[in-house]
Amino acid sequence: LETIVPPESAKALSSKHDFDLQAFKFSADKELLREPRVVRVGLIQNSIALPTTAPFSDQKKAIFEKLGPIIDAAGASGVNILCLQEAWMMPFAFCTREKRWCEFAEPVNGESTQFLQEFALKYNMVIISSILERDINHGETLWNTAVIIGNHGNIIGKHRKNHIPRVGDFNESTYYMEGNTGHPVFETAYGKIAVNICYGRHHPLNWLAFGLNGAEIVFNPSATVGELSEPMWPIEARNAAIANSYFVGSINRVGTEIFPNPFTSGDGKPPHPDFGHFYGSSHFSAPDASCTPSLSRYKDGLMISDMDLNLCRQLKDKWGFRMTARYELYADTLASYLKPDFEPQVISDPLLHKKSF
Ligand SMILES: NC(=O)NCCC(=O)O
Repeated sequence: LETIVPPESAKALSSKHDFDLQAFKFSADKELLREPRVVRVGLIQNSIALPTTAPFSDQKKAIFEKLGPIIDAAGASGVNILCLQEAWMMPFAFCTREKRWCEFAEPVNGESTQFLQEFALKYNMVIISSILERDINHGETLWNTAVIIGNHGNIIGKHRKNHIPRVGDFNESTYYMEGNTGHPVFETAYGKIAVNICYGRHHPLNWLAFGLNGAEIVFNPSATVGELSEPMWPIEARNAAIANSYFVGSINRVGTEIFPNPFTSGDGKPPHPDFGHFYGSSHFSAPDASCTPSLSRYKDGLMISDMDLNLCRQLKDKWGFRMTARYELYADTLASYLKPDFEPQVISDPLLHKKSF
């Protein structure tokens, strides 16, 4: 891909605050009847800022302070849509199963949203903020939620994580349930966007549903560790972008977060105080199978890319994946699979079960 040179002010922020800064441009054909629809999109990955033993309010404040200059760099670079990592406002404490970490949860219009609303307004930027949500109106229940903040600082809406992991130390099901918001696409000033939160990236139907609702960019704010998922990381998002004719922005946090009390996850491993290494490596994938390089495995970072959203339809016209998809076949298969008396459609070789003499 062509590289973009970020403005000096953004470069100065990246050297002063020691974060990785990379910028690229996806190419698309010039069309005869439509003007290009180029948007500049940013992804931020970061480590936590204080040890997990620090007072919770200090931990959150320190993360805000760390993110400020990175968001400023995005603003100075003219980013139109910015997405942060999963549960960016807290350590990813869901390995521990300890309930004390629930205190980090906030309502959709809570302090993290208010913090970002100011940047959205200042930089005329849409911001996607993935938080631990406390739903006050429904018995103070918890959710893993992405809040979509519009470029006027308004709250456009929210989406709750559809698929909750039950793998390795990802004991998230102790904290929140599967989301109840479906597969919303948010029409913003800069295009139609959706959010497939972390573990949802292993579910092709989840990607598909955002595509069916018309998403042009799907963000995948994540928190995942090297030992578990690193070999899959560059493949799944790229495949989703190709299969669904949209852009994907993948974000993973960085660093190793040590918790006060060692925990186990019923897999025979001795008690340990950390998840392992969150490997960063945030990047973009495009519907034409191109992708950017990845941000650092170790450092905070801002990845920027220009993308012409016309590329989505250009790929639909070229490959016809939507037209050839045969959704009715799959609707029938899924409907029958959901019935309790479902029988798999298997035709066995009649000779297989014959007694030999
Ligand atoms: N946060 C989260 O859902 N992580 C699950 C692990 C993975 O999907 O790699």
